Amino acid sequence: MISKNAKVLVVDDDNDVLVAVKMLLKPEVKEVVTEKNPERILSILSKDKFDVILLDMNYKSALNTGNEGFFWLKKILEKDKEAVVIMITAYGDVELAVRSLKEGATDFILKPWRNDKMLATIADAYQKSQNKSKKQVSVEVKENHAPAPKEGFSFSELIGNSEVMMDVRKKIEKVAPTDANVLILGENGTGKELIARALHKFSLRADKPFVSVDLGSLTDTLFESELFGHKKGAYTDAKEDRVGRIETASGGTLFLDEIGNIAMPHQAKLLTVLQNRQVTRLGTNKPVDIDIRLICATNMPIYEMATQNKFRKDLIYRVNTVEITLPPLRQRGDDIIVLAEHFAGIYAKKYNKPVPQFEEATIKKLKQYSWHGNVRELQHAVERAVIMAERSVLRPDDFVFTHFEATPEVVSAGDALRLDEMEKNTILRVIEKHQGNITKAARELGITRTALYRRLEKHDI
Ligand SMILES: Nc1ncnc2c1ncn2[C@@H]1O[C@H](COP(=O)(O)OP(=O)(O)OP(=O)(O)O)[C@@H](O)[C@H]1O
Repeated sequence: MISKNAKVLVVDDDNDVLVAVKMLLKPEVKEVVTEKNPERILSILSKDKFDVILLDMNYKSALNTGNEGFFWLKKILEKDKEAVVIMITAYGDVELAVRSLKEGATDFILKPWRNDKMLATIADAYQKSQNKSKKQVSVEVKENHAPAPKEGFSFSELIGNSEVMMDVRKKIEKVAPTDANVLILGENGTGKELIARALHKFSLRADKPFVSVDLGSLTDTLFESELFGHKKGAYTDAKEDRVGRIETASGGTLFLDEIGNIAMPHQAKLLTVLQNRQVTRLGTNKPVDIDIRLICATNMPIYEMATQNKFRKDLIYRVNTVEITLPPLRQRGDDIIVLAEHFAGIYAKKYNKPVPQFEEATIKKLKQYSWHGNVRELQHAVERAVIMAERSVLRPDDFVFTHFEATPEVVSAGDALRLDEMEKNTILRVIEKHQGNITKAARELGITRTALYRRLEKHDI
């Protein structure tokens, strides 16, 4: 249900689209105004107010820059920064649509659309417009406009109920069916590859190949032949023709892991391939067209690297249409326990043992530990505990950590001094990294801002 009070403006130069949307929306809303000519948007908006604006991305008649929708979105938001705009876009223009979300559009709809999905998206957008106007005018208007239920998203391998994981799931649901390039950021073992696979699994390319390349493990000499392929004899070790990984991924998804680790000259070559959407095998001069959805991941601070000219900015812009950041496990609260129980179930089955319980003290220990190896480290720790445990209740001693374990009860006075110093140095380093931004530093350290301020005071920083 949208709302019988809703007023919707639809702008598209395709008459068929206007007619179809009008027929669909008329019984659902108060008023639908359609407009073929985007040049008229601003004059329409100066006479009338709309709860939701549906805006096409491309207009045949206008200057063909490929992103007129983007231009008009800006104009609309300049006029009314609270305007709720849904972009209508063809499948191939998805990257632009996703970028428009960054620029302030509320949502987008892909052409051809499913009517139920279109109605649900408009209902959501209408709800947003009401929340925005409620914020502006403090008059309480009670209305029955519950958002329409959306299709459920289930990805049972992706465990975690923390707010961030919920957000990640929502993002996957939204972005997966598009062809938008995705950049996944996060420390080692936070689940970047798992997310990349989820994006592929829920994309329109799901039955095509998912090709994963660990760029960090490629030597300089292997980089090009592995990615671009080669012709027999192209260089000494090229004993036969080889299809590169990019070509193998054509039609499907290419996952480039550890993109932060590639050398500058290779960055330039990769950028050329991505820009031209063509790849040329070494030893040939015949470019081959490629059709890939690109997902990249890194644990490196590539934005910082770009400011130091260690990573190409233009390559970042090419790969980061949508960004998903996975926070470290230590910042995901109870997810640690949910994941530990999940892995305990898996390994109990694998090793033919009863599914173990976790003692309270064990839960406390797991939650306190820093998990620098993130989910991967937790997974291995639980596997080891399940194998080694003598009973079906896991006790703190069943978990032996390889990393430095900050358990205040067991440190001696000398250790405590060292700990203090390490804490101070870590805080200074992280604050410096974030150029004094306390919110960002606190987030990275896995503590609240207040807790960080307390520590600043304690260390006289
Ligand atoms: N949310 C999660 N739910 C269940 N399993 C997870 C989750 N996140 C990560 N894992 C598991 O943890 C392990 C590490 O995940 P993954 O390889 O995706 O991490 P990564 O960030 O790509 O690591 P790296 O940076 O080292 O390449 C995998 O076995 C993965 O299945």
